[in-house]
Amino acid sequence: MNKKSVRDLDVGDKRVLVRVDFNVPVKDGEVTDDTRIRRALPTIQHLLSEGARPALISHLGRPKGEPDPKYSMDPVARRLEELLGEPVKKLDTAVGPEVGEALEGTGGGVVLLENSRFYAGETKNDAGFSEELAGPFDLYVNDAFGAAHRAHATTVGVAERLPAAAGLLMEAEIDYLDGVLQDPERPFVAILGGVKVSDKLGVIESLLGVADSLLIGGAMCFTFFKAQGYEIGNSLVEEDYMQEAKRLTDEAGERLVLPTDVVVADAMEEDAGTQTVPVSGIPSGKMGLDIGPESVEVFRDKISGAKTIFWNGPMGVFEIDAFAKGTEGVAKAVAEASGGGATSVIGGGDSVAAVNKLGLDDQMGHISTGGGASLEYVEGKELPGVAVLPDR
Ligand SMILES: Nc1ncnc2c1ncn2[C@@H]1O[C@H](COP(=O)(O)OP(=O)(O)O)[C@@H](O)[C@H]1O
Ligand SMILES: O=C(OP(=O)(O)O)[C@H](O)COP(=O)(O)O
Repeated sequence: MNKKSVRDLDVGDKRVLVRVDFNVPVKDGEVTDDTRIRRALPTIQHLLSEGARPALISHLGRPKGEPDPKYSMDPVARRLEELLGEPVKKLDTAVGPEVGEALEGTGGGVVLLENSRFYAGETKNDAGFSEELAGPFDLYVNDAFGAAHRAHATTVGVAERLPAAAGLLMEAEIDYLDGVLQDPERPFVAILGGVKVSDKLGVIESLLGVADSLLIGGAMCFTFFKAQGYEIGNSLVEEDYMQEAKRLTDEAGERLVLPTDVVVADAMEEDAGTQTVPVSGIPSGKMGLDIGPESVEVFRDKISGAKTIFWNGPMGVFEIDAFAKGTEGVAKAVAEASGGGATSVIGGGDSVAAVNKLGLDDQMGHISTGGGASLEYVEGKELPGVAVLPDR
């Protein structure tokens, strides 16, 4: 990576604002997958060992620009403290005099600021909010690869206002993806799922330009089924994308692989009348919540022949056992192909959580902390959070 690194900065005794991606799954006040926290530790430890005074900032979930206790960073602070073995001083704010005061008071530990999306200025990359954020700091380090595709105040605005550099995780992620993408071994199979449908539908066309096959599961496939004229019941759909979905299906031909059967239910609950149906037979009133066993076999067949695999987004609502089999089947197929020598990259907070939950993480190639970010990078897009950092 040709961007300035945290290792190029003289950080001793400096107040350093570190953008991390601690957007982790949280259930009942506990972090259920701490991959993103663990992967940020090398940068934090580097800063501490050099005598810097780091304050970490991240978003968590998608609160609406105002404080929402459901998305507080408190559970993250507790887990970070356990993993780091150093005190973590969690503030209930991200800006204001408390931040400077907390930095004065740190003796070896770190400060964790409150959720950046509790402020409306964050997602708007507001100049005033960026100024406020930058105020108490001497330096800025961006280690949030998972949020590098967002042009927000904590990823772009602050980088324009402080001497800036990339963190160690950011560097490692970009270097790995560069290595894979320079000359990917073919067949290159991309697998797309998850629930961020409107975010990710836009990347499909570009992915079709890069990959030999694109397998689509998760909530994403229902927009394609509706575009083909199928009943999709109450499944998630992006009405605005229908025309585009039809065009892509026609143009991509066999390179676009959609499920042939799906698991449907009355609601997103364990015992909600689960049924497996062909995609042409989704009952009205039911929701598609996983890909079916026949689809898993079709996907497995493609995956087993691949030399490069890129996967973002679970195939179903894997958090509930009744809708986890599609994700499990695909994860096992990717693990087998990786064992057989294929290069595999699995990205995204929930996709990685799913792979960890299945205990398959050590059988995969590269576990990336970014889903949307790695997708956009694979597409060949410049990530705003990286572009803004100064070159070496
Ligand atoms: N058919 C579906 N309907 C609704 N939600 C789904 C469906 N398939 C997957 N999901 C949900 O998608 C979420 C993950 O989506 P996303 O954030 O796009 O993935 P990642 O974090 O890996 O990038 C999971 O919480 C999962 O429950
Ligand atoms: O979890 C994230 O993205 P991902 O689900 O694509 O991996 C990042 O933290 C970005 O979150 P956002 O998509 O709410 O901006």
